Amino acid sequence: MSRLPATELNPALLRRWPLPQPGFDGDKETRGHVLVVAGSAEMPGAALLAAEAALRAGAGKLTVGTAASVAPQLGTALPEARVIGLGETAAHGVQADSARRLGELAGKVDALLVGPGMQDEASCVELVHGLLERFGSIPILLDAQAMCTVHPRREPHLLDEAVDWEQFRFPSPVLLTPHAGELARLTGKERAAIEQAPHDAARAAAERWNAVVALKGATTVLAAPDGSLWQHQGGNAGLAISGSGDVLAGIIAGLLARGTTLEQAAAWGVALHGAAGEQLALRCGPLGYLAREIAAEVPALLRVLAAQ
Ligand SMILES: NC(=O)C1=CN([C@@H]2O[C@H](COP(=O)(O)OP(=O)(O)OC[C@H]3O[C@@H](n4cnc5c(N)ncnc54)[C@H](OP(=O)(O)O)[C@@H]3O)[C@@H](O)[C@H]2O)[C@@H](O)CC1
Ligand SMILES: Nc1ncnc2c1ncn2[C@@H]1O[C@H](COP(=O)(O)OP(=O)(O)O)[C@@H](O)[C@H]1O
Repeated sequence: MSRLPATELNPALLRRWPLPQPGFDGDKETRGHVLVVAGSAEMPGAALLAAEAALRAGAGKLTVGTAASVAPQLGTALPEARVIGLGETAAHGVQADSARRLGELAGKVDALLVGPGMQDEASCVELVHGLLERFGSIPILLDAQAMCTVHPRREPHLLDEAVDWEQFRFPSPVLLTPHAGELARLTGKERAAIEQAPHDAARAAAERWNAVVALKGATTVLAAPDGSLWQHQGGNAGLAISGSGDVLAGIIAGLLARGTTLEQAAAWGVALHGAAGEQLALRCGPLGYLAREIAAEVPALLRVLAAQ
């Protein structure tokens, strides 16, 4: 197995890559406003997990766009958020034309996360394209279903049929957070092939799509479009649970809103998520802690990782 050289993401490296810190007199705007577009009638919890994690990573302000039928419950569960109920598809996912409604926030938000718990691939892909047009000047993280933007499963009937998906590239880099199964789906490769050579797979995806790619797993590999590679070994198997990736995406989005680069947010996010898993394993045991418990570990870990 060939292995490309990758820089180890450890506390010493993170300390040399410090997060932007607000001044003592800074208000919530100075720590950034995150827009999370996530959730559906069947998976409202993904929006909750990601959105709360963005605040736990230190973002100052949060708006969530989600399926209208679950918006009131989400607002009650997360009173810190402004929640916008968006029109629903027949399958109770978010409608594609919601990009217009959300576009009213362009210029007011500092980072955008799209994808956790979203359904209905065709409308999700069209929604993401609409959001990319309107929010192109801020850092964007595409997770879960929203990553189908690079290669939809079916030809979405509402999309421009002239798009050549084999040639698709983002006009400016976005951040993608696939696990090996998702990257397999997006590239048409076997999952086993990606797991056998994750460094090659992450770098190829980053170069091909003009994206920063965090290929998640027991070892997470981070690749930038310029060929830079990092890897993180940490956390534990307890992190392999439903909703854990939604929390990671939210942490990264919160860091992006604070003014980090895509690479820095991904590096810190992966390290914080792994360290949170280690804390929970120590306190609760190696298996059986919940995704919803991960984000609460982050504020203290931000201090610990910065000081180590
Ligand atoms: N489902 C739930 O109850 C809950 C889900 N939640 C949230 O929903 C989101 C989706 O999560 P998930 O768990 O539904 O999809 P997951 O397995 O990540 O697959 C995603 C993609 O990867 C692909 N793929 C996977 N393995 C593969 C392989 N071996 N080889 C090839 N492809 C493979 C797979 O392709 P498919 O098999 O459909 O062709 C699919 O396209 C996420 O945000 C999660 O946190 C939460 O709200 C909690 C409850
Ligand atoms: N054995 C492991 N050790 C450390 N981290 C792991 C391990 N297995 C999974 N993880 C991490 O847990 C997270 C799982 O995310 P994901 O598969 O997207 O979950 P979901 O889609 O259900 O939210 C990823 O960040 C991954 O790196």
